[in-house]
Amino acid sequence: MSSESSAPTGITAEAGAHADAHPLNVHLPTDKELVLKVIPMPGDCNANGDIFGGWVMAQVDLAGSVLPARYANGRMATVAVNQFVFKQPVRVGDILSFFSSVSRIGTTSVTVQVEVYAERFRSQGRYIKVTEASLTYVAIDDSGRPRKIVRD
Ligand SMILES: CCCCCCCCCCCCCCCC(=O)SCCNC(=O)CCNC(=O)[C@H](O)C(C)(C)COP(=O)(O)OP(=O)(O)OC[C@H]1O[C@@H](n2cnc3c(N)ncnc32)[C@H](O)[C@@H]1OP(=O)(O)O
Repeated sequence: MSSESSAPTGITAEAGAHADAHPLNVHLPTDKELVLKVIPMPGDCNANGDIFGGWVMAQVDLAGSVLPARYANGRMATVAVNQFVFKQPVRVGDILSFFSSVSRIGTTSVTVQVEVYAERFRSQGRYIKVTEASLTYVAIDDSGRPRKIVRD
């Protein structure tokens, strides 16, 4: 992740101004695209009162599908979650920003890296990296079989 960041389109540059105020505060990535923003609600909590990891995984699966969809041109399926790290808990009301980049384009598959940053509800403009993951998506035909990706 770049430590010298100007914020991507749609994201305030305030992160940079506050990034050193707390050891957990970080700059947003400049080498990834913002693909999803969402706010978890109380119904998404686990028994500890933090956001359930499975809910986060579902959002990451959706966010991760955005860039591969540009290559798949049709149906696709997640074939693998290669890596998934919950670095910090997610809380109710966090404003979550999902950033993604393509790391590999194969014959039928596209692999992406996804990073999730939280703005605590009362500390907007200060970002904490809460999750990072790598997922692989496969373009599939009408029968659910892998289909070749057409590259420009
Ligand atoms: C009109 C248009 C509508 C569009 C609509 C849009 C909807 C917009 C929302 C989209 C939202 C999507 C995001 C939610 C997506 C799900 O929730 S999908 C549900 C969960 N996933 C599944 O149920 C998939 C179940 N698995 C399968 O059906 C089969 O394994 C698959 C995926 C068809 C692959 O079949 P396969 O015979 O295993 O394929 P195989 O030839 O061995 O490998 C295919 C590719 O996968 C790679 N691969 C296989 N295993 C692995 C592994 N373990 N690790 C890494 N890579 C692997 C291979 O390397 C290969 O890549 P390439 O080298 O060809 O690039």
